[in-house]
Amino acid sequence: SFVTHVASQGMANSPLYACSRSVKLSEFVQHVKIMGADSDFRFSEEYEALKMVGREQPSTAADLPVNRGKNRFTNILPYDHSRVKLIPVDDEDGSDYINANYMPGFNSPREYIVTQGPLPSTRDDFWRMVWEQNTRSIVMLTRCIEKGREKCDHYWPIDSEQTYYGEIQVAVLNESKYPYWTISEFKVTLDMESRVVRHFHFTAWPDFGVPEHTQTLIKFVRAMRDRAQYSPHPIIAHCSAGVGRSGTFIVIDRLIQLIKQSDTVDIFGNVYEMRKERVWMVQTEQQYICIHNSLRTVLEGREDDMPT
Ligand SMILES: CNC(=O)[C@H](Cc1ccc(NS(=O)(=O)O)cc1)NC(=O)[C@H](Cc1ccc(O)cc1)NC(=O)OC(C)(C)C
Repeated sequence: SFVTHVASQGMANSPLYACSRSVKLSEFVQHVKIMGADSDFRFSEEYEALKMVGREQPSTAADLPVNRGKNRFTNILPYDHSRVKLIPVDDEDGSDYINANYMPGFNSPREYIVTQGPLPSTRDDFWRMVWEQNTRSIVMLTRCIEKGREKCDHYWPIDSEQTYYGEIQVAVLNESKYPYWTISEFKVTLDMESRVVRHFHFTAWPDFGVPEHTQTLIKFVRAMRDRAQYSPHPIIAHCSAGVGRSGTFIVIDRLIQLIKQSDTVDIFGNVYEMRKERVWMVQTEQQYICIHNSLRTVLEGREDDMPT
């Protein structure tokens, strides 16, 4: 197997092996079977090797007293080096801070911005970030309330009434509901300039878990990518903490584009690279396995086997 080969070649301790593990697409289905054998033993081993990646990096801005209340969770703080900075407001301390990091994608080094689900107290900052970063697509991977707990503020208008978030006005232009997601278009206005921002809201992804069918997630990724195409402006992706579901979604989006141009894939290396930018990207082993199963579904041509 791949793992046996690595061990036999003494590669397991090489620095390169520590951050990349390429697999030929022609061997990927067999690779997934080997990784899943013995109760996912090799998946567990590989996912464990990611545990400390990036963790030595500082998050000093997030820890400033003025910013602490802007973090939804105490243990999900953005690294300083990759954090998104808002245009400061006058001399207001902490006014450049938002819990968000730039994330590399298939097309560019800052293709995405990954952020937490806005809090009531940070929803205006969220819209400032949308405007300042010229974002035209927002991907939301959580419901606002899950199992009775608030996971994300309802940061957009409840109805078609135009609503102010700070100085930014948002109005819902249209909304298309599907079984597992909703796609809306918002008109976002500041001063005399208006833009259309698409909102892709996936509503069937349990926190810390995975969607019931990989096909559903793959179709959602394609629905987003078909509309977003390649935009020079960052796609904002968020869930509740902005690490587990957001990380899983981004890896699948990257892989679906990669396999059109490459005959090898390195999922470990993708997650490794993303964890250097934000903590816990792909937060559970099941999500790591879901990425593999999603790519396997695509490679085996089984995307249409289940209803969306
Ligand atoms: C396992 N749960 C967590 O780590 C969540 C943060 C989190 C991460 C990922 C996700 N899933 S998601 O990224 O897909 O939205 C949800 C929530 N953190 C909290 O609940 C932390 C506690 C915690 C848990 C685990 C840990 O190692 C350290 C501290 N609690 C916490 O921040 O409490 C507040 C909200 C009252 C300030």
